[in-house]
Amino acid sequence: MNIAASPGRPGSPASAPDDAIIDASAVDYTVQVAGKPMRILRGVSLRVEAAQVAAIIGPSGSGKTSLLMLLAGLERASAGRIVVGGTDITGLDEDAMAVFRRNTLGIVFQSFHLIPSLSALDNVGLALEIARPDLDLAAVRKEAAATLEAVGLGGRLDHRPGALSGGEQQRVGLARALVTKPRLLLADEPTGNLDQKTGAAVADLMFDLARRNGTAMVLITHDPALAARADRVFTMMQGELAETPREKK
Ligand SMILES: Nc1ncnc2c1ncn2[C@@H]1O[C@H](COP(=O)(O)OP(=O)(O)OP(=O)(O)O)[C@@H](O)[C@H]1O
Repeated sequence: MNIAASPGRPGSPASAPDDAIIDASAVDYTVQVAGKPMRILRGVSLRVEAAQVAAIIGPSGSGKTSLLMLLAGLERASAGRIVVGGTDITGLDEDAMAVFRRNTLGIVFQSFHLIPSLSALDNVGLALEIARPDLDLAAVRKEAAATLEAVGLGGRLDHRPGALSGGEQQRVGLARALVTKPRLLLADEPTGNLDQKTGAAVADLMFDLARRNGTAMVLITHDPALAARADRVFTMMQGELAETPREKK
């Protein structure tokens, strides 16, 4: 199935190849812990071009997930500027932020966050329905089924998450994140809960679908093999982000 051939994204003109999908500069993130400020991100700058894959590695607690939450507009930067898909999200109110997320992003977490009472088809369909209120139910179901088929779950459409394996649930999560053909996929250890073989299969699907749709990815991972597949690798250390030079192949 060619996902790129099915319904496109509304209101999002194709971006030039050298367009930045993420342009974050001098971002600080400080939280209050027991009444004291704790500076989690320190002057983080990150630029990712359209359709590029960036991996973020680094020790536990260094601030990787915090950065992803800021890029997704799920937390607010304390200082600095974050532009995603041409929108400066630092100044958006909650409603505008919800619209931004709906139109621009797909998000995959380590734990799958599927809705337990809904079938695989409805979990994926719901995401598309919310993002594309212009589509009728038949179109939503058709596209959701096609996306599940693309991740190898064409035979599991009516299964609820509880009746799926971990790898299958993560593939539903991936289908849900990609069914809207987002310009940017943010993934937080998407294979972290899976065994090596299943994780590698999910990673293959993620790269394959993202490349087919021209989706850029920011990928947090502890898995060196996954990071090695990215176009660029960044390391987070105590709240500071630096690009890691790649070894020449
Ligand atoms: N809202 C918050 N309140 C207090 N501390 C926080 C908050 N959010 C994050 N932290 C702390 O900030 C640090 C960075 O957390 P973060 O989850 O971003 O790290 P990480 O690099 O993703 O770690 P891991 O690889 O273990 O997932 C941690 O010490 C965490 O406890």
